[in-house]
Amino acid sequence: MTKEQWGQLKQSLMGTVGQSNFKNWIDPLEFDEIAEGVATFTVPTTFLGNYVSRNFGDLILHQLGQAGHTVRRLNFRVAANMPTRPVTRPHAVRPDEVEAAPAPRAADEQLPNAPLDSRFTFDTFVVGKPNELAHAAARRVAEGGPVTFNPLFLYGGVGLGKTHLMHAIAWELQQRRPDLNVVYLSAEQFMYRFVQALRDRKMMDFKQLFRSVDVLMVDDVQFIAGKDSTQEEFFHTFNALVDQNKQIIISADRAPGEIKDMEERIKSRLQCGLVVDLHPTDYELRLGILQSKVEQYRLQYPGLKLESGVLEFLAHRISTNVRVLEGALTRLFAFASLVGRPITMALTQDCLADVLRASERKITVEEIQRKVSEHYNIRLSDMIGPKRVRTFARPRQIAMYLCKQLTSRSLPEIGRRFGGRDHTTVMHGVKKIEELRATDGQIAEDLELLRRALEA
Ligand SMILES: Nc1ncnc2c1ncn2[C@@H]1O[C@H](COP(=O)(O)OP(=O)(O)OP(=O)(O)O)[C@@H](O)[C@H]1O
Repeated sequence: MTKEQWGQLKQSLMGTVGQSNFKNWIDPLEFDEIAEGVATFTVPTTFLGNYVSRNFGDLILHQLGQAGHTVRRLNFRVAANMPTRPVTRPHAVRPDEVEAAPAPRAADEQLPNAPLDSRFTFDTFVVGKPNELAHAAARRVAEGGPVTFNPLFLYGGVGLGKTHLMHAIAWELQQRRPDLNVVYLSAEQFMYRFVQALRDRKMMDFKQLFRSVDVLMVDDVQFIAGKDSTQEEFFHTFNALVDQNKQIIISADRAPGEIKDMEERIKSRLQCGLVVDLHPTDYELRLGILQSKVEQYRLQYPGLKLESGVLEFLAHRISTNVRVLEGALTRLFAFASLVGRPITMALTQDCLADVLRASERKITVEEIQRKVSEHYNIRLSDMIGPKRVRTFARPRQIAMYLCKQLTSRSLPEIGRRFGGRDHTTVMHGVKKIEELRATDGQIAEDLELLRRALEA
């Protein structure tokens, strides 16, 4: 297709998408080429490419097909030498800014640029039992309606989707409420900006900037624990925004109350909205994520065959975190396509031998009993023995709970290893700890610490 032909095709798109959409989104696309079924366009910003792909991708593909071009996929690349609008703000690139960028305000230039990952949207986030509450809360905030819970505090272990959800909220808000000033940054970047402002004696500008946002999203807030002056400033920013009824969304690797070296008043402020956690993935969620990734890979590697059972095998064997799971699948597809072989179970075991070995380490009942008794400073014999005083009974129940969670042992088997107890005793213990985990911060923290130590 020539550039002229694209020009004509573009005009016909105007009729379908309307003038305003055309001006903002379609007109800035510069056609480069069609090669091997991929139509490539140069775009001024990643955001624009991402937006067009999500909202007009199918339409463009359809029109190209109608015009006789066989195109499977669209590719948008940002050319370095293209006259591009300086993306000075990490927050909403408003549709009206794309076409004619207003000169950035001096203050805006100071804001840290935390780009959003175009893959991290609600569309690509797979919902399962472990993350459904976090997802629902994120969705609610992303609607941009009246602020109902402030802040929204998302927490969970490594690679469970906190950043993904934060970015998804930001993307969604950009679309639904382009009028809002949405700022997303990591706590580290917040600190960096703060220190820079102090150094340059520009604290007033800093304060003004952060108090002028409508939605503030701070990722990995545990980073500022122990950094007193940054915490202080964060606290003031936080309060100022809450007072103005501006939405705040925070993420961390643990619950607010469990962040060590964080001032009590901040912890308590962080808990006064909605606190939701992303639980470790379960088999169904892992399988769902793999299936959704495979759909994306099918476009990238058309014709690559995937033997049934492979995804189930991976979901079962790789339970560390989603990042590792994704990495394994990426490697598998790349490898299979390079060697030109279908993805069979044998190829999977061969290609992912190291990842599978790493996740192979089975946690044993004995290890759990040992770790838990060390943690609570009781003797192993008391953990397994008959004494029913709370000092021994609670750690025993915790160990039973962890055995149920982290090993594949059945309840009767676990009972046998705990001094020949009945399976109903184990069941009662597991249930008790499940209840306490939700209501007792200390127990929840202990469980998390123990789990990490055992899985390390
Ligand atoms: N439910 C999910 N659906 C689809 N992808 C997911 C899901 N959960 C996590 N991921 C993917 O897993 C990877 C890690 O997620 P993310 O970076 O959001 O984790 P995190 O919780 O912020 O981790 P960290 O504590 O390391 O910052 C990302 O590529 C993300 O897209």
